[in-house]
Amino acid sequence: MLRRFLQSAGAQSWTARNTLVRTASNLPESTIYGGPTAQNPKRVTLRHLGAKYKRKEPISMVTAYDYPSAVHVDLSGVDILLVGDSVGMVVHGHETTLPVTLDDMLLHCRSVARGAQRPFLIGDLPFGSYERSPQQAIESATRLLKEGGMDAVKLEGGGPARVAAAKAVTEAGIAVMGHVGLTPQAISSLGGFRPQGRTAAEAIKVVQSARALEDAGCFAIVLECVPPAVSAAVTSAVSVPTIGIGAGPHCSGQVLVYHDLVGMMQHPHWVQVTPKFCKKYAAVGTVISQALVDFREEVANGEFPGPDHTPYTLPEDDKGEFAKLLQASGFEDAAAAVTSI
Ligand SMILES: Nc1nc(=O)c2c([nH]1)NC[C@@H]1CN(c3ccc(C(=O)N[C@@H](CCC(=O)O)C(=O)O)cc3)CN21
Ligand SMILES: CC(C)C(=O)C(=O)O
Ligand SMILES: [Mg+2]
Repeated sequence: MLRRFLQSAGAQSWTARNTLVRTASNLPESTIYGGPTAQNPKRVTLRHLGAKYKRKEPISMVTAYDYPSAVHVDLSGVDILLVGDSVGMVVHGHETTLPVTLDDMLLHCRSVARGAQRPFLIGDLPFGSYERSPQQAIESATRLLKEGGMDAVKLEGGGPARVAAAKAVTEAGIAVMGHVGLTPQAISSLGGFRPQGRTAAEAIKVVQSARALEDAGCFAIVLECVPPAVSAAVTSAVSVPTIGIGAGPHCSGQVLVYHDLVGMMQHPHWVQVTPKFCKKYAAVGTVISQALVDFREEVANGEFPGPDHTPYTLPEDDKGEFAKLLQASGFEDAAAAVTSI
């Protein structure tokens, strides 16, 4: 596997790397996951996820799109890292996920794969990369593993064509996560980011789609924006883990978008985009904004950089020599500037 090769080329143990990251970033011990044990693997695989599901332990999943966020997710001990096509909205500023291309996804997947060694890595197949035919789905999924360093792929929808795509990709030897309920790539036909399964007739369709995806070989299924009664029914009706987002507590696991959960965006535009089911576990956006304002003010008033952030020196002898050379070259003011400090 590409990731395994890259890791052995890196020749660093998990503990060594963990210590290195913690030391380099001044992270307190409490923010770091405890490290590998029997039930706490060095690297999460499908087998670990299946075992967790059998033990009825909730599975955690978070998105990440770049190297630094991937490192943080890795250190947190979260089971699954999803490189979501939500990247188009949270990172690229689009209104929907539709503009995201397979090449966009590959760039983000590669960055994430460099930063996250521990979680199981899933890449979203973006809009337009798998709908045309099962062959297209296999080709796109293959690229996410081969070039993007992912462990598995996710695709949206539970209609016959999507089920056929999921089956073809699974049969090509690639693990597939399904995704039903609100499928954001279908915004054109759904008419908005609307919750799904809100009538009995709609709710039974969600269950049937999930069952069809399970039959097609999906190893897990995302349930997005459905009432808790619907996710409870799906979770009971299928024998693979369900991962909920805006789907209440009766799922086998939960997923949130990284930027939502860390409270990254405090800008008014973002407040509209952050769905109401998101819980903010921090207010990172406020911290970032304050840091930037502090920097601007310190540059404006000359406080930055002080001696602590001015590390490079010219030996006194060279300083004198430098001033002389400047003078000899006709730079009198520059020579005075050198001798004045
Ligand atoms: N930042 C972010 N977080 C997400 O969870 C997320 C994304 N972006 N982008 C991709 C999809 C889109 N998601 C969304 C986006 C908006 C709503 C939302 O606001 N829904 C409203 C109804 C809006 C309508 O009717 O048009 C709601 O009341 O639930 C829900 C899910 C979930 N995903
Ligand atoms: C919200 C999750 C499930 C997703 O598909 C994404 O982040 O793109
Ligand atoms: Mg997605």
